[in-house]
Amino acid sequence: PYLVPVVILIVGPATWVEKFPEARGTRQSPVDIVTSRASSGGSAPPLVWRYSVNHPRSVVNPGYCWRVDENGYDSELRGGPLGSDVYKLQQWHCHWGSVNGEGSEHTVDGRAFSGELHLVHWNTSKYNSFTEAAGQPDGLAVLGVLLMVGSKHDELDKVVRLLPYIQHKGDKVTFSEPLNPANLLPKRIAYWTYPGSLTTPPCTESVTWILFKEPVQVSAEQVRLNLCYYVNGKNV
Ligand SMILES: COc1ccc(/C(C)=C/C(=O)O)cc1
Ligand SMILES: [Zn+2]
Repeated sequence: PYLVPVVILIVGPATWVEKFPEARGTRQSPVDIVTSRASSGGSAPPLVWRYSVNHPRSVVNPGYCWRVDENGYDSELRGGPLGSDVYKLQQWHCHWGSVNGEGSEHTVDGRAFSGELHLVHWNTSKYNSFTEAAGQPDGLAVLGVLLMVGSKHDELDKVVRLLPYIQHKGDKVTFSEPLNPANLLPKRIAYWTYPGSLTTPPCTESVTWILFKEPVQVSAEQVRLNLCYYVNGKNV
């Protein structure tokens, strides 16, 4: 009998612990939200946000999704689980799957969604830079928006239509079309919150997660465009 060499290449989350020890921690994200075990928010103050609209933004292909950098323009996120600290939007990015109906990072009662938007904010009350804050347990606050297939999302389309220009890792395109990140959020702002981590390396346990309960609709074509440029962009 012939001995056939079998090489099993293991990449992805299972290998992250080797290079990123934080991935071995006790507050790792993403998680499955078990709704029956979620406690009510009690008397938390309202979560409030304000974003600048008319400033140039850049869309970047970092190699595993697309990311919009806010380029330091002013914004604020405060209240809810964030105590008295004020956070500032640094960037927002999207996670998509290779199959429709999969691809979100978080799941709800075991159900995955077609994608998940992350708006990444850092604590400007306590830290001097995003990089510094990203290493602190109360350094980051990420608004998570679950995406499901339905009607076209006009605000998100301002980015999706640019994806053909950033098909490969490292590609970047700058746009000045007015865009309000608040329009990416669901109408109902009920949310789950828990202390967690970055969901990609370095998996640092520095994130207060705020995941909105109501999914936001994107069109099947918008999912396809993400998948198309996601796959052709050699992001997989
Ligand atoms: C300082 O290095 C960083 C690397 C990644 C990230 C994020 C925001 C990862 C993620 O979205 O999972 C932040 C900082
Ligand atoms: Zn993310």
